[in-house]
Amino acid sequence: MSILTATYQLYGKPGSFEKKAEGIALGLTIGSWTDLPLLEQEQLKHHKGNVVSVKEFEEINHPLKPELVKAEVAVAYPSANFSADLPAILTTVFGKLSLDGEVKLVDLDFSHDLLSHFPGPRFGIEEIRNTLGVAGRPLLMSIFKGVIGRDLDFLSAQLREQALGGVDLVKDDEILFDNPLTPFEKRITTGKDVLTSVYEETGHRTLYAVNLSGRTSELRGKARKARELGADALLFNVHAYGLDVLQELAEDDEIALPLMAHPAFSGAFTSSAFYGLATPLALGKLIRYAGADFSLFPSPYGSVALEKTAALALGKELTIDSPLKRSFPVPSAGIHPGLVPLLMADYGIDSVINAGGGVHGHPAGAAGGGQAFRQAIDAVLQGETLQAAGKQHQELQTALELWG
Ligand SMILES: CSCCC(=O)C(=O)COP(=O)(O)O
Ligand SMILES: [Mg+2]
Repeated sequence: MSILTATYQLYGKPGSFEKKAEGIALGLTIGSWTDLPLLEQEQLKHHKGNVVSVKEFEEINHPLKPELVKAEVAVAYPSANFSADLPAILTTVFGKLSLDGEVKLVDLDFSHDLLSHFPGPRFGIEEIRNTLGVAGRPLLMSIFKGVIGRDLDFLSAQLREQALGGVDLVKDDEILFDNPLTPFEKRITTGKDVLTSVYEETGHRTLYAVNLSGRTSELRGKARKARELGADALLFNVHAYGLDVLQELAEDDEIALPLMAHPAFSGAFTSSAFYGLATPLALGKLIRYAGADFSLFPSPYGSVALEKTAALALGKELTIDSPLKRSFPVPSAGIHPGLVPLLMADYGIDSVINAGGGVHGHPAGAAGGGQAFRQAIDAVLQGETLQAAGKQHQELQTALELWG
């Protein structure tokens, strides 16, 4: 029988956690707040959750209630209790419980059997590298900025500049939705024309991830149309829609496009130290299981920063050995060329360096901004300091003077 083990963080009085864990195991499976006299032994055996471990951290006190200590408890749930989909799984392990005081879902461990119901990325790191023809370095992505209220000519000019800077990918900003000035389908066809012409001029290939947006019922049709029109990839605000919607898109053979998961809205349920889901689970493991080829998240360094241990654990979830393909970690937000050595030290070459302001804010424009990033990446690969490389490359030098 396949099993799903959930690990929770709790605070409580020392010695109280066995009982709490047993309460969770029973309450989320066969139990209730009152005794159920008609429960049968057979039902108990096949459907009851079981406490797997209780770890009490005597030395870690609650920051506001020092009489309480931290604990992590693991509970195993029989898969007979739920269908093999994320809505059923999340409701089982953290449905009512998520509303019940200070409890945080830290991790989910899927048995091999259960994991086989999840697609993982359709392309993964290797196939995306093959499409781009890029090996041995992190990919570089830039983000359209200031496009709201502007027309397709503006979008085309901005895309061309970004591609000329040598970026591998350009994505829509997550706040650009379908609109009369730059409609979804036109963005795809116009973007394709621009990127084809830059490729013909320079031999450099850039892919464009268009924001798939709108009502949930429209998404499949729009994504299939995007493929027909020759889209390269889809950006998706997965946390506003739900993980299962991402999975549906990933599994659809008539879509079959790389999917880029944006972290928008996830802070609402990951940021608290006491509630919600742990970031590596929400933006790492589950995003990979549901089928994203790229997961964007705040790096530990930029304008919106994640705590470093969580940011590193997140990257690991996306790339650790598994029957599923690997997803690209995309540490983002406030990234400039001076941060490239830190990002490469943290995430290695199998990652994407992603910047909006750090590309467009360059005094030499987006083309200069992209080049500065590429020069920083090359410097790190050659074991050079950015300062030394800046002496050889004006674009990098300018970026370092501006942002450090
Ligand atoms: C964690 S946000 C993901 C990246 C993103 O969408 C963005 O707009 C970042 O822009 P920036 O100018 O901060 O690079
Ligand atoms: Mg953005």
